[in-house]
Amino acid sequence: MDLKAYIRDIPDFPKPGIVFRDITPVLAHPQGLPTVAKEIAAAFADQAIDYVVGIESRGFIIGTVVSHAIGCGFVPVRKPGKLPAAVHRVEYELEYGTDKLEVHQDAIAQGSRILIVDDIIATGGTAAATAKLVNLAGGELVGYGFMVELLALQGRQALPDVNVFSLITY
Ligand SMILES: O=P(O)(O)OC[C@H]1O[C@H](OP(=O)(O)OP(=O)(O)O)[C@H](O)[C@@H]1O
Ligand SMILES: Nc1ncnc2[nH]cnc12
Repeated sequence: MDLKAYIRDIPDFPKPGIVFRDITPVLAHPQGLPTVAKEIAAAFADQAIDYVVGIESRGFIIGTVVSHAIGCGFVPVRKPGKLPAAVHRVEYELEYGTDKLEVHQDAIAQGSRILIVDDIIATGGTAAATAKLVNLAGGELVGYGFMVELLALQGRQALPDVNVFSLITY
């Protein structure tokens, strides 16, 4: 399936000057998520991943299907104040603002092999912050899987030196 044909460009959302890459038509296609999951899982098939860490909220949609395809656990990284038990917290910058992310302190067994999954890497701020959370929680970051990469923003350069896989680039 040609996934890129199912991504819509929405100009000036959520702020003037941002071209929002809308993945909802991919989600609506019956082969959309299965294709994304299969391809990201295949890229890390020999990496003995213990957990996919997915980032709220679009990262939950992609990350859970990838964890199912790999056959590993899923750990949610959430926006502040949503996780009920003790958390690690980091602050980070978005393409269009700042935010904080949290993970449960006991979410990851020490030394577990982690794949971080999100729908899009733009500036890389969210993904870099998530790597810090994985570190704080005691995981070993193996790599990143993204559905979309916005190359002009050079987000990869903000990430630690691990395998970064993206399915669709702009
Ligand atoms: O590489 P970056 O510049 O950090 O941007 C990428 C992040 O931005 C979006 O999330 P957003 O915060 O808009 O939240 P959402 O998933 O809840 O829509 C997207 O889902 C990524 O998580
Ligand atoms: N341009 C963009 N389109 C969709 N999601 C995003 N997240 C950060 N930048 C984005």
